[in-house]
Amino acid sequence: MTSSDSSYGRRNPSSRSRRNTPDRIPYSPSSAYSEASSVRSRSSVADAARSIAGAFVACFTPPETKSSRSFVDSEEFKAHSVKSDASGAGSERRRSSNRGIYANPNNSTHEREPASENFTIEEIYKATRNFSPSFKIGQGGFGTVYKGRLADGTIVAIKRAKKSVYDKHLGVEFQSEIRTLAQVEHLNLVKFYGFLEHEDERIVLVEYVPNGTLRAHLDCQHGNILDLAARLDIAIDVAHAITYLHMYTDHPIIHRDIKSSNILLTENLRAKVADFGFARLAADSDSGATHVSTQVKGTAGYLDPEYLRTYQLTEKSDVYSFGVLLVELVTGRRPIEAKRELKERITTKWAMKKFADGDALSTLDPRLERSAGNNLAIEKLLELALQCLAPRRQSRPSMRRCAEILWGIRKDYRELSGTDFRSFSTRSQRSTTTREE
Ligand SMILES: Nc1ncnc2c1ncn2[C@@H]1O[C@H](COP(=O)(O)OP(=O)(O)OP(=O)(O)O)[C@@H](O)[C@H]1O
Repeated sequence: MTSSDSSYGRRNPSSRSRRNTPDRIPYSPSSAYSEASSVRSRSSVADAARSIAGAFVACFTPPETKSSRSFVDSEEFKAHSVKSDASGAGSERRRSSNRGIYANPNNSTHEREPASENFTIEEIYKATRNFSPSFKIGQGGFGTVYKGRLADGTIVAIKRAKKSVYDKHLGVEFQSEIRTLAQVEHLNLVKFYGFLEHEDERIVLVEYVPNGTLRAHLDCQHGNILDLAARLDIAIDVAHAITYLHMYTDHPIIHRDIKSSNILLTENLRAKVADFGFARLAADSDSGATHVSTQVKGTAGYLDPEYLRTYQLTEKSDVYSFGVLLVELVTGRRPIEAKRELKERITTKWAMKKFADGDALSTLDPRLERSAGNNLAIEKLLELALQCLAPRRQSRPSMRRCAEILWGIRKDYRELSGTDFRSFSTRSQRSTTTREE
């Protein structure tokens, strides 16, 4: 999501399901991967942890930079802020000579369905005051991100493609994938509103999510420490979102770039998975076929080793990245901590080794308190992470299973935390509607 992450490539429709010459240098692992052991018993969990601990890629992620937020956080925007979990109001129809792409989600929970609207370039100019730098909220591999308010008051994130990106990747096939993605709708996914082509401009409109990225929160950039209860809720939100993608009609969608900087948070700390820049429809699930791509895409530190080895993409690559995310949530560390001593540099490797040695507690984010609830939860979270990080994709659980396991972890956590856990009751008011309970 941020420019700090070393993302490899962008959507490349031309390489879909075919062996082509890569248009960018593929990511190549520097070490071999060992077999996953069974992770069902405690002792075999430890074996698997050791196995995984010895099998990680040496790679590097540069530090994150902060986006300009000065003007866009001003009262002008706050006054019209879109509700976090439902997008705006109004139903003004637009007409345009531009080629906007729309979807028509049948089951929309939005009062307004911006993806079914046609956006004009004039409207985008107006919303961003001609792409004024003061409206800029971020910069990524795709281009520059602006915050804007549409004429009906809807606040949106407006992603303006860099020319180098759209020259290569925004072809006809991209547009057909965009149409599919526009129909994807889930509380924990950043809603895609539309895509607009106008002369040299390629613009993507998505739901604006106001509270920054999970990574920024883990780095305490917002001042508050995310307690473990919040982290558990976030893990469950993300698991729900990915489960939804993987179970999407008869063509599952593989996200391909699950990472903490692609998780955006609402004001009440609900997580929304962003950035379908790499997403693609999975192969026909009936045939069991998988995509074979010529170019590995994803972010260093999150990449499935089996995908790196075979170039075969399945839903289990997202599961692997989710395992890395779980370790991030427990430790607060980035997947790659380049400044640490060698044995701690690859966070998953370090954490899994600690877990295997029966020392899971030492991996707990030092900003979190050690309590019975926390101690139990991190042990179980690392156990789940271990399963997700299995070198062989067959040994990894499905995302749906991950969500179920997380529900259990949260239930035990709540019971153990009992009355000490007052802060939870406030936050939980916002999270009861779509949960498993
Ligand atoms: N929907 C959104 N709501 C609010 N802020 C957003 C939104 N999308 C992006 N941002 C902000 O813009 C920054 C850059 O996002 P962007 O999606 O462009 O990155 P990216 O192109 O995916 O980067 P990369 O390719 O490196 O993953 C984010 O870190 C975030 O701060």
